[in-house]
Amino acid sequence: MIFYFSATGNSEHVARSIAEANDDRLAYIPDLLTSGELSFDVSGEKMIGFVSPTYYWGLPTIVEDFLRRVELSFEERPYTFFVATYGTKNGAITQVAERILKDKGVDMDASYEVRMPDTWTPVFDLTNEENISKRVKTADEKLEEVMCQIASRSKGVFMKDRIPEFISKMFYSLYEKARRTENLTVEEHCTGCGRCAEFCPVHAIKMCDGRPEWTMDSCVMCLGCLHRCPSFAIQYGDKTKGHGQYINPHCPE
Ligand SMILES: Cc1cc2nc3c(=O)[nH]c(=O)nc-3n(C[C@H](O)[C@H](O)[C@H](O)COP(=O)(O)O)c2cc1C
Repeated sequence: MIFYFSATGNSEHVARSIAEANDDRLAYIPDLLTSGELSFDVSGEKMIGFVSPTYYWGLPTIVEDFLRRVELSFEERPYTFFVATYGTKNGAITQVAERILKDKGVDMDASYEVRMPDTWTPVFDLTNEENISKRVKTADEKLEEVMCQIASRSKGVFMKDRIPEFISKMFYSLYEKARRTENLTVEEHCTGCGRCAEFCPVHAIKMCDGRPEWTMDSCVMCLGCLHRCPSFAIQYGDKTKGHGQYINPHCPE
């Protein structure tokens, strides 16, 4: 069983590829949190996988919330792993996930990383299609390698872009401010299609008079609304307009 979160398709592609290669099933974390389906008897499962993007060198709040709330029961624990997708450095995402699970009696057998285009467009520019294609191709090669390791039930930490937790914590503390919804704005040419509200994994957006309004002070800040807006009318600060939109090419809508 592969649990995953994804806003722009990178982690979805990784999770889907692993599930398909192992004829296993996928579970989308936002759907589980919405439905309250958080107890799983995983005794008969082939594997327990978690796939997540890295946010501020740590876990997206929605994934942390899920890991803290999920109950996994088993007689013999299936092979258990975490795959972090990321753009530059994945910090301490797997160390944090590992600890949360260990506290509830679930040990992690392996941690993997797959580097992808960086969707944090307040900083990173995703307008160069050639660069994106190259990064996606390299990611696909890395994913093949990770899938072979999973198939052979490798054990260990297979990550070169990790950062010690005590350093990562300092950067992670900035996420709290970055995820304030007041940072998001809507431009005049918004067509009011409601795609942003429909996608939002935490239901933080409501359409009011044909325009999105954020109903929470903070959200996951996954930027799914910004990257998925058909008219590119949602922005975060003054850089995102020039940095383009991105959805993993393997996961078109
Ligand atoms: C709020 C936010 C913070 C991010 N922080 C990091 C980071 O600290 N390190 C990193 O390498 N990538 C970071 N990224 C990039 C994503 O982890 C990366 O692009 C990921 O593959 C996106 O996955 P998805 O398409 O499944 O949502 C960040 C992206 C967002 C939206």
